[in-house]
Amino acid sequence: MTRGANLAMAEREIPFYQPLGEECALFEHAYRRRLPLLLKGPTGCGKTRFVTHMAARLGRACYTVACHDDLTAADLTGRYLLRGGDTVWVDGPLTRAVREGAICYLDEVVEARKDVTVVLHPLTDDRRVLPLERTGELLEASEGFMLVVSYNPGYQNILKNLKPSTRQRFLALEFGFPPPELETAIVARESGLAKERCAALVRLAHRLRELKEQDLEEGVSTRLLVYCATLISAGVSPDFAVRTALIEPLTDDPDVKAGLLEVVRAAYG
Ligand SMILES: Nc1ncnc2c1ncn2[C@@H]1O[C@H](COP(=O)(O)OP(=O)(O)OP(=O)(O)O)[C@@H](O)[C@H]1O
Repeated sequence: MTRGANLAMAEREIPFYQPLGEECALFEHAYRRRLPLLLKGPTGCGKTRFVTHMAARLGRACYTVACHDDLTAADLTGRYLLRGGDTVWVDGPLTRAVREGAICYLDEVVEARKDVTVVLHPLTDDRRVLPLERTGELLEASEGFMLVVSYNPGYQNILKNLKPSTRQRFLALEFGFPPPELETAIVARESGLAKERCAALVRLAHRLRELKEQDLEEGVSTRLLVYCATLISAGVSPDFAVRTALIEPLTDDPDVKAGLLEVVRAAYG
């Protein structure tokens, strides 16, 4: 295979990620030194893309779990299931990652039930073990295993916070919305829309985000900007694309919506 073909294949396999700072080098240090990583930041700002990109760069599989308030330790570790009359043990995603040496990414980890932290603790200190009570195994994490978790401090409330004894087992990286030139590059690359048109959408997003503090739980995400640009690129009128991608998903409150539309009108005249 030619060098060009090799490069083309590598690019196909590694999801595009636009670095915002030194986070890629930091991830690699953490991976090599077997340190777990916590990503903090608003929804849709690139946390998941960062993890899948780094996993591909490091040649590791990546198992992502979106945590929710019904998620139990058994959903992560595994359970006995009936298969053709036999009871067989089936590994959950965390156990698979531990056995195979893959990256396990737990999105919105604060949502998970309390018993989940119990299985994470021995995995996130120098023991790197996963006790499987049901099978009586004590699994030692394989070489390439890494645990990455994320949470959105914006949704945080007093009941749903990580305990210091959990937080202080992780290195932590803070994510935010990218600066305008980088966000423009991301939106253009992801949507295929011309750069100048993406730059105008990014400027609009900045104005909409200024409203966030007063009226919205969270500002418009990079993800929504990509959706908006994708619609425009597909031929949807910019007005309708902005309304369906940048206004309606943010709020149901008619007054807040009117405020957002005012910002759009002021920006586009
Ligand atoms: N730095 C970036 N490089 C490339 N794409 C990005 C970047 N930041 C955001 N995106 C785009 O935004 C989309 C949403 O990002 P992603 O799914 O990683 O968000 P997230 O922070 O994990 O959100 P959530 O917390 O809701 O899971 C991506 O699919 C991608 O199109």
